[in-house]
Amino acid sequence: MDISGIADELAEHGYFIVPQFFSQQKALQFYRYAQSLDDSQWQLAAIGRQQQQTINTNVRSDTIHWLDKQHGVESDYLTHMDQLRQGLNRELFMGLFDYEAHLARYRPGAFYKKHLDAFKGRSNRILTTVLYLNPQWSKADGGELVLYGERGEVLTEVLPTLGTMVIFLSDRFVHEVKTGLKERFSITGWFRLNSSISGIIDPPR
Ligand SMILES: O=C(O)CCC(=O)C(=O)O
Ligand SMILES: [Fe+2]
Repeated sequence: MDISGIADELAEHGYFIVPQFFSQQKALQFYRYAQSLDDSQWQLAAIGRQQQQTINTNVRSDTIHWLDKQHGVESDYLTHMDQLRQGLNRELFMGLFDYEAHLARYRPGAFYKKHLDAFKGRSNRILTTVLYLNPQWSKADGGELVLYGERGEVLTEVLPTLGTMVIFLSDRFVHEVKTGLKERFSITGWFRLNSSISGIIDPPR
């Protein structure tokens, strides 16, 4: 899928699912890397903003690992996403300034209840991206991402299969991760506006 195709879909619907964003080989490389991290490299994720950040495992029970430009495989992912960022800016004049991303690991039974990734005018997170990294995944395994529309209707349910990428406007779509039967890996990230321009500081990590 070319970037202008992604841009068109985003402009029209506000979300888009790209079944093979990365080659199988590249996606497998990210998967193997996620698997290679040991427990000390995964942390419980916080919810809420700034001073209100708390760990609440009733809302989400995944663990995360923030990506860093210093590391080869992580930097490779960030570089690809920076190309997407530049392409989207060219096509849609979105003024996306930077990108932050973390690996996420959902153990069997883990979930992330309905939430928004950003609140209108109160965050510089503009676009959410989620890349899934699971070579074997079927409907019976659960773990779907569900995106909801304005009236609470289900817009789409996405299985977290290797190489699938979902992109959506961070402040527009309530979404959740259903519990799954198997361990589920993904890379979630956010394209952001420049916080020094918008005057809003994003949550500290
Ligand atoms: O893994 C997913 O499908 C979505 C994760 C998510 O909603 C988040 O990390 O904010
Ligand atoms: Fe989310």
